[in-house]
Amino acid sequence: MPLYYCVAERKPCVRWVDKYFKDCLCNLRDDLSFGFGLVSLVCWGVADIPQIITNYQTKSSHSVSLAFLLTWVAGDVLNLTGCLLEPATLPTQYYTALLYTTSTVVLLLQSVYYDYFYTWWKCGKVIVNQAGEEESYKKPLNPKLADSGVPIPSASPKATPRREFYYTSARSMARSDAPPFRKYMRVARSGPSTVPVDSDSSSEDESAPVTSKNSVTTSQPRPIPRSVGYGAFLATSLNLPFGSKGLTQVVYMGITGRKLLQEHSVERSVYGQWLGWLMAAIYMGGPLPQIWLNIKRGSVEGLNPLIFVFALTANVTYVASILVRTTEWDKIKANMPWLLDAVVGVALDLFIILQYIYYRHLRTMTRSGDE
Ligand SMILES: NC(=[NH2+])NCCC[C@H](N)C(=O)O
Repeated sequence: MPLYYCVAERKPCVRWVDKYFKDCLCNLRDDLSFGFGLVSLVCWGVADIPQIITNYQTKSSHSVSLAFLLTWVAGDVLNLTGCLLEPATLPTQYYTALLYTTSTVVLLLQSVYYDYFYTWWKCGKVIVNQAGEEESYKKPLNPKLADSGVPIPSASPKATPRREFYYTSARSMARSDAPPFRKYMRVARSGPSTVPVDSDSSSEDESAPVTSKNSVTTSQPRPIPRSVGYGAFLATSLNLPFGSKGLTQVVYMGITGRKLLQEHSVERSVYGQWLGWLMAAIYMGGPLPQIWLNIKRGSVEGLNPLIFVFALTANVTYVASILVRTTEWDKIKANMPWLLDAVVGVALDLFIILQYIYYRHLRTMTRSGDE
């Protein structure tokens, strides 16, 4: 027995769509709209995968802006809740949101891992190796002759603790190829090795206390790493639904009672609208940090263009799925935040793809032409 029946068309809804998506397809328009919705769902479902693979291969994610991923995740949480509360949204919109939230959270966690934990871990290894090298460097080649050297008067460590530290580090640094403290963080954040580290004029970096080239200021308070800020932001965003077992409830409601939830209150739709507009505002600003990062690095190295090709296709089919279903102003009006965000999303995705073509091909061509 079908759960729903198309009254206008006097026929039952398509069974599997009804069963799994709680959506009723009555006519060709509905079929087309659902088809577009599915394409959008699949595209968003796979969009992040190429970048996840690229990060894995390069063991780095410095080409992806963390701010960009964070705005996506923040927008996704609002999107999910907004879809639950606003009846004008389609079931495919809700499932799409569920899918890309998951994949973007995976990409975000991977990026944080490679840019911070992996780099720290690797750098820690380098320092340990250096310490080992230093020990062997201090050992005299011929232990017997060691005693016959002219003794260097050693200053009391209490009297000049800083100077001693200075001598030690200067000596080891002079012999070492390892970047000074915090340098490796800059490389990870600001781009590939093609950008000279010292010319990196990241405004965020400028705000950090600069360690003078000639001295080591040990008494300076250490700046809080940006990762901590991101971490706190992420934790807060994720905590919102988790706080009241919300995420599990959100998923559960989506599968069983999205319709029920939407039907039972007009007030909820108002909240849905507010969440929708907030989501649109956040999403529309999302790609800007990525665009800026590409300009700052003057390169798109490490960035997989497929993420934006899929996003563009997904946004286009998303708009189509809404507009093909109905042209009734009431429905379109209620869906306005989602429509507007997807249309702006198309423009921004296109911009990033053009940036990619420019940095990858056009600039390389003009450079090789100059030579
Ligand atoms: N985590 C995601 N992939 N979120 C999707 C963001 C969708 C939004 N329309 C945009 O293109 O920016």
